[in-house]
Amino acid sequence: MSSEVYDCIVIGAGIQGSCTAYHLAKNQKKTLLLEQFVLPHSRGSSHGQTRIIRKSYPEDFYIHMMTETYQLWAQMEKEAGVQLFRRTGLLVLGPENGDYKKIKANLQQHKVPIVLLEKEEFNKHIPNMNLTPGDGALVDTTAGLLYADRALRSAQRLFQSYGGVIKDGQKVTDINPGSVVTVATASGTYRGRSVVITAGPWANTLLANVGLELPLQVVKINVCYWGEKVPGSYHISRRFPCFVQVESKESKHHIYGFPSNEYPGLMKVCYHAGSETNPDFRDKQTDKTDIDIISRYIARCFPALEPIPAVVETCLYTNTPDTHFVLDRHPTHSNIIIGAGFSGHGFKFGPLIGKILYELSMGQAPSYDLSPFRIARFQHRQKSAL
Ligand SMILES: Cc1cc2nc3c(=O)[nH]c(=O)nc-3n(C[C@H](O)[C@H](O)[C@H](O)COP(=O)(O)OP(=O)(O)OC[C@H]3O[C@@H](n4cnc5c(N)ncnc54)[C@H](O)[C@@H]3O)c2cc1C
Ligand SMILES: O=C(O)[C@@H]1CCCC=N1
Repeated sequence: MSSEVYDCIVIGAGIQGSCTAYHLAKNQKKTLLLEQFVLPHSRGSSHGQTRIIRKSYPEDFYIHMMTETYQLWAQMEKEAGVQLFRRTGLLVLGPENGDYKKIKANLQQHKVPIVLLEKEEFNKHIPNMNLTPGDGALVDTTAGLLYADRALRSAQRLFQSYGGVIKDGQKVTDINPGSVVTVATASGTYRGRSVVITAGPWANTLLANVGLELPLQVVKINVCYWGEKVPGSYHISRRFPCFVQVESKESKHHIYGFPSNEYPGLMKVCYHAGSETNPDFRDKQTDKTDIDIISRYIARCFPALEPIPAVVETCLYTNTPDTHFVLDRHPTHSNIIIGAGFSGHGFKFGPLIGKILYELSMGQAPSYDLSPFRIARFQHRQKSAL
């Protein structure tokens, strides 16, 4: 074991761990970022070309957090000298009385600039799309997409430029709590005054080493790309926005998509649910129920797309029962910090999550009220061995 003691060891180099490491190193903390796979990899939740960024949430606390998050992304873009955000607007659709109504009211209350689209003028603004009778439609004009792979790489590069150390291809196999925490991998043992666990779908595997089990469900998401019948019909250059259909005839879960841009002639449209999986054995699963749901939705609402996917990739969600994140200290080891359960919507918050986990790891008061994200909210279901 080396005699070196890090201020913090971050376990897991997805977007949350990489952004946490970035904040730590930027604040002159001696930091080690450990990753089980050789980087870059596509086995967790943070790979792929794009993610939606939006203030369109029914909850106040997410809208509130997004204000600073946009600023932090802009700051990271400036430091990295790379474009990470593209404003496309976000079209939000759904039955007038459901979650759509809550999102609309929340955006209006927080004075987020939106455009309400009446059905008569819908196709003037959004061509090649059928608005479902009874659905409301609005555009959150501040929203857009994040270039995810670039953002992840930028966070890691900036971390290194501030003096941080990344050791990839090193799976953490044991964590020994104490005032100095010991972290073991097959290649070495490392010591840190604090540890941040941001292990995505593997969170519970790691937490078992420190006597904790959270109610997390790992879900496999089929990332589907659909061919444009006329290439360019939904292209980003024609200002087609990102969209979220919050509920639909086909499903109570969101269906969401991006303007075509990533692969020529293909538009990415996904379903916000999937089947439960084991992150190490997900490749054997062949459940296509979700793809059938998107297919039916596309046939009905996107007449200029082929309703059979041309490309299907995979990605993982790690869901909590209430879909809110876990951002907290370990209940008995206060220098072990947990960032988990990002429930398929955590990427956009990356730099803010990183800042919050940095604050917790340094024993500082967090900048935000973390009560929605506390472990204690699961008390009745937690199988803690503490
Ligand atoms: C298809 C899809 C679409 C999405 N769309 C959006 C969107 O539009 N907007 C949005 O905001 N969010 C979106 N999300 C959610 C977002 O991408 C995730 O919330 C986020 O990437 C989670 O990041 P993470 O760092 O927690 O997890 P991960 O990226 O999985 O990172 C965890 C890392 O920990 C490593 N690790 C695990 N165990 C160990 C160990 N023992 N030792 C060392 N390393 C370990 C893993 O290898 C991995 O690299 C989407 C997710 C998916 C899958
Ligand atoms: O977080 C997001 O914006 C996307 C789209 C809605 C469902 C989940 N992820």
